[in-house]
Amino acid sequence: MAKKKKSTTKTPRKKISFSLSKQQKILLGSFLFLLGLALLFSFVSYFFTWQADQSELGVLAERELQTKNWLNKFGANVAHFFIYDGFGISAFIFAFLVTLTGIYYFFDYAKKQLAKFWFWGLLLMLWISVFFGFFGEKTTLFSGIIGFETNDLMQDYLGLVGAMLVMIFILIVYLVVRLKLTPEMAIDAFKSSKKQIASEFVSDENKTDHKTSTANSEIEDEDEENIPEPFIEEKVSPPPPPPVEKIILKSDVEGDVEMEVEQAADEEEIENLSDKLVKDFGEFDPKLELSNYKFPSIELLRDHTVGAAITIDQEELEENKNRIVETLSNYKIGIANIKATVGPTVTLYEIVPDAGIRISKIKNLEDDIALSLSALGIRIIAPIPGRGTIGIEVPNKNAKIVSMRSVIASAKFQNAEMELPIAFGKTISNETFVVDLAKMPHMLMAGATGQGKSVGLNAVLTSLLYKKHPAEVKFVLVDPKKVELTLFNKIERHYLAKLPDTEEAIITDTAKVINTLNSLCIEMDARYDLLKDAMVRNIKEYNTKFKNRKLNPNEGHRFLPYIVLVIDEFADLIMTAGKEVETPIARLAQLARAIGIHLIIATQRPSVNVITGIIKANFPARIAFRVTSKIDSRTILDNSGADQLIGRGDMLYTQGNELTRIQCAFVDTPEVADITEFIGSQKAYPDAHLLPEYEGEEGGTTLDIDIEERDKLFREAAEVLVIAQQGSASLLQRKLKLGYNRAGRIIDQMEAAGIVGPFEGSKARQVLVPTIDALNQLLDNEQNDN
Ligand SMILES: Nc1ncnc2c1ncn2[C@@H]1O[C@H](COP(=O)(O)OP(=O)(O)OP(=O)(O)O)[C@@H](O)[C@H]1O
Repeated sequence: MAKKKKSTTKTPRKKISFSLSKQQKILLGSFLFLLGLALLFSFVSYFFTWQADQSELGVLAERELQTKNWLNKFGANVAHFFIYDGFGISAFIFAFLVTLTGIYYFFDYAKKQLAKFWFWGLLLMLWISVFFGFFGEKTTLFSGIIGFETNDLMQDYLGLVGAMLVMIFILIVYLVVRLKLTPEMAIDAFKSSKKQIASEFVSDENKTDHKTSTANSEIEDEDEENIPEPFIEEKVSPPPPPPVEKIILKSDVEGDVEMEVEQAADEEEIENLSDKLVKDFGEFDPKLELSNYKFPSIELLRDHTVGAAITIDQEELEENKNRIVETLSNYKIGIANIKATVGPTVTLYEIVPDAGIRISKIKNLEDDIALSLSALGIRIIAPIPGRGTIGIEVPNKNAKIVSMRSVIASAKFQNAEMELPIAFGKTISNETFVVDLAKMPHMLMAGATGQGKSVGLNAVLTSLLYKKHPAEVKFVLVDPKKVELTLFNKIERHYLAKLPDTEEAIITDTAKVINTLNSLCIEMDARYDLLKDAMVRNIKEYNTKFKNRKLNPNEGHRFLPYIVLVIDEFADLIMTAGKEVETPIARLAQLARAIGIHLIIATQRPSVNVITGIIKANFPARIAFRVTSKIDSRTILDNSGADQLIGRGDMLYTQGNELTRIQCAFVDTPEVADITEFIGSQKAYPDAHLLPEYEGEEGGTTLDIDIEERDKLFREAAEVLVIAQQGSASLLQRKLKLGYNRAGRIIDQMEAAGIVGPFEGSKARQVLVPTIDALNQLLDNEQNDN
């Protein structure tokens, strides 16, 4: 048993690897390259100067002594060591290998190919030097002493013929394994040259055959000779037609006609060039730059549960059951069966009513049942979808906190094969609730103040931080309240995205939000172009293709991280910037799902002028914490229920029709601080992920209209219109006793401030600010921003 457990729990494995920094690689690369060149120069010069220098060899200590070698005493001795004492002329291969290694380190190419070069290079070096050994002692300069002696040794044991056969065998090994030559290719090459000669006399009838063989050998040549670019485009040249085998049938019968039978051989499979690149260099690894990045450990999260497991209070259960049965019987509803599921905050009583009882009847009694159970937060689900029973959710007397730690540690989250997994918390049946943000694809979150929205957002961000490498996901954080998301500043250069030339990655002022949203739209369009070019449908396929080196970065292709846009207080934004934020958000929400931009929008006030129809239509995933009214619940969920939640992270989640009640996982601010601190202290990218540049078209938004130039009665006038919820100039004229022109000017200033909507012909303008409080907040924010 114990063994089994071990295999299921994932323990982070420590990789011990020797890795050089980029700088070290460049230094090592240049050193080796120059050393290789020095060897080459010494070797070349050795062939001209060796006789002259012979007497000075080994005399390194005498400084005055001069040798003829271009690299003086060093060159003479090293070359003598490698050429005369070593491998003869083939020592050049060694110098070449050192130079090549330098180049590989300098440009940081994958080293897999290099190992092959060394193995085969050294083998070839030895072979050549032994080969020259056949020509006797006089050629020691060509064979080197090692080559000569090895050859001598072989001949002593195998004789001349035996030694030659061994050498031929090694040559064959080299040709077949290294150069991938096959007998067919040799025959083809032979045939084609024969045909070429023949074609000078006869008409060139078998051109196809010839082409095939040359095409084949060309491809092989290309494979071996060129060190390919790490990426290629997938424009592989069309495969050559299969070679055709011809059999000519002759008959013995005189006068019979000759018949030619053509039999197509099996089509030869040519290795795709991109496959070869992957084989040589490995798949592209987006995480390479931060390859030593360590994910935060579970220890950074705390256990908030007071008593470890959920304790079932039998008395409480019995009491609630009796009250439910009693209440229902008062309304003449009999119960056939009742079952309780105890969750962290609520207990679900599933009721099977007696036959013939209408479900709507129970639904209508919701308030009465709640009253008789005298508890807040009764939610009646009639019927429970897919089960045919009626559910009554009753809050537990002692609610249990669900710690973020427990949901992050759960197997369900750890093993989640999702693109952007989010562990929200636990369902009523105590199951960890994990969803994929990439599938949602955007999320709307609402809840009255203090009900757990900020904790919810932190849970979302924490989940992603525990599962995704900085190369895979980037956050764009909008936080008008300037407090909630500040902690994430520490991970700016790991996980955040921002506009170029901005100091802070976390956006707090409205004008910047507008620029960022438009910039995201530009990024979205650019990503769509990349997808189109790569002929794929979504970011996942695109990145897979990119990793397989099928997309060329020289043509603008790049690994695309997911981008998650989080807006903490959306109502604030809509009130100050109206259409200017609504339009790009709606555009992003409609189109961005395929290219990996996902939106999470949170708001305190889910009223219809904040969550407009167009936004709502594009946010299928909705989360409601406790809200104050049924209307708010309807706005966010299209259903009542959120008004009956009990707060403190009790939430309803929907991604379509079904509502799921979840206790949101609790992650405290110090925990988030620890996690961001842990990540922030590690090696980071040089800067935050930069979004495309965007400048407001008119050199600024309408918000930039000078506040000083406003009419003295601006605030008063705004209050009049907000109270009346009617944007008309004549109302101002009457209430404030203004002239027509002045009232008109004030209205224009209000439009610029986002208090009223644009001119709509005969209709009064729409008032975008719902209450006086909101107006005050808006105007104060403006004052602060200036
Ligand atoms: N999942 C949870 N489990 C337990 N307690 C929670 C949970 N979520 C929130 N709380 C409690 O509720 C308090 C307020 O939560 P939070 O700050 O998230 O509210 P909010 O909706 O963001 O409020 P505001 O909109 O004013 O910022 C927390 O300090 C915490 O004590």
